[in-house]
Amino acid sequence: MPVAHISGSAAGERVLESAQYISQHSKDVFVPEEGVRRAAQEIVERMQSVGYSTAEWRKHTLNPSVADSAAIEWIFVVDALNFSFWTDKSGSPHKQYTVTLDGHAYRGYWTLCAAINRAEREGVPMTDPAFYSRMSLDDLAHVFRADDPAIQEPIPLLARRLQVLHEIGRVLQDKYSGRFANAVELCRGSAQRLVELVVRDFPCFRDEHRYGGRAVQLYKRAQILVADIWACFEGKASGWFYDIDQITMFADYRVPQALCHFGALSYSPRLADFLRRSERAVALHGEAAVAACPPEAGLLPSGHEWEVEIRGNSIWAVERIRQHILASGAHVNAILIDFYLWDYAKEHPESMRSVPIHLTRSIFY
Ligand SMILES: Nc1nc2c(c(CN[C@H]3C=C[C@H](O)[C@@H]3O)cn2[C@@H]2O[C@H](COP(=O)(O)O)[C@@H](O)[C@H]2O)c(=O)[nH]1
Repeated sequence: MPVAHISGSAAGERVLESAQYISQHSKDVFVPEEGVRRAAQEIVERMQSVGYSTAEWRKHTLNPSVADSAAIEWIFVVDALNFSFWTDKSGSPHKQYTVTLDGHAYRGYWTLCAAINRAEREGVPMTDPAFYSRMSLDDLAHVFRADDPAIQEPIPLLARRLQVLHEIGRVLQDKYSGRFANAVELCRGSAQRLVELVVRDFPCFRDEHRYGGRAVQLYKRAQILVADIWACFEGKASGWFYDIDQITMFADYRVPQALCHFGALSYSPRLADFLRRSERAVALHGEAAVAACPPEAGLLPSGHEWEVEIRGNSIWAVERIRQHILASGAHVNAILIDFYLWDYAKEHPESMRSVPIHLTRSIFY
């Protein structure tokens, strides 16, 4: 099916318009202009001092080291499963779900990459849709097993991850001869067309919600899928997209923490109080017990207006930071600002501790 017929404004424009709308109507999350200005200055200085660029992407040990079609299939599976790694054991790392590879114990998002790489080494073809579209729950539990038997906690949302693999594997075989590289080729260098194709053909990427009486699109995983391909290929060959700068920040639960740390995002007292209470309750009583509580004392349900406000304002804050950096004469896009903030949060966990994350179980981020 030709991609060109996809109608409506480009996905990235719809995400940015949604983010601006959310920010304009938010009651509990704000993008302080003074914080944005300070954050822009600090971020661009830090990025320039380390020469932050797409080259960082392949430096991550677990990311593909070669930019080829196998890397595209790896990125597709990883970003289809790139969601919900937070745990109620964060306070006690020795019990937290970890995957050890080459002697290094990975947590959070990196457990996903480590598990996929470990499986591939064991001859489990986790980037082959003919295989993963027919996996059983036991097969997947083995792929995502914690190597330390003392760790009872499985990777969150295991059954949902299996559903995602079955869905994307079936569509990829039916429509793109089993290769996501074919879908990339069809979009002829347009990042927006590729995001549109992904949210049209792969329902698990449809990160769409209702807020303030209308539909809003956040498309976090569809956009980071395109961004990871762009970064892996350093903007060349299959990673060349003439409209890559229209991709926005990826609305997850980690970058908002970094944005708050830099002062570019802030929460109302009642929201900040809720987030702290929710985090404390989950650490003390465990997720299952807290999930059974009424919303005002429990987790933040997917689609809740506070969740949408945190995610939408995070996108808008990065856009404002990007505009400030552009005005200063430097060139950077929302992807590199996002990657920088995410890496910063992971490299400075102690700085992040004072800012709570929002605890929502979702397959969207
Ligand atoms: N906004 C944004 N969200 C990102 C990423 C990544 C991984 N990308 C890196 C890999 C190669 C590139 O160089 C990127 O640096 C994962 N996530 C999200 O974070 C959360 C996991 O957090 P934790 O539980 O602490 O590991 C979860 O929602 C996951 O979906 C990103 O880059 N940006």
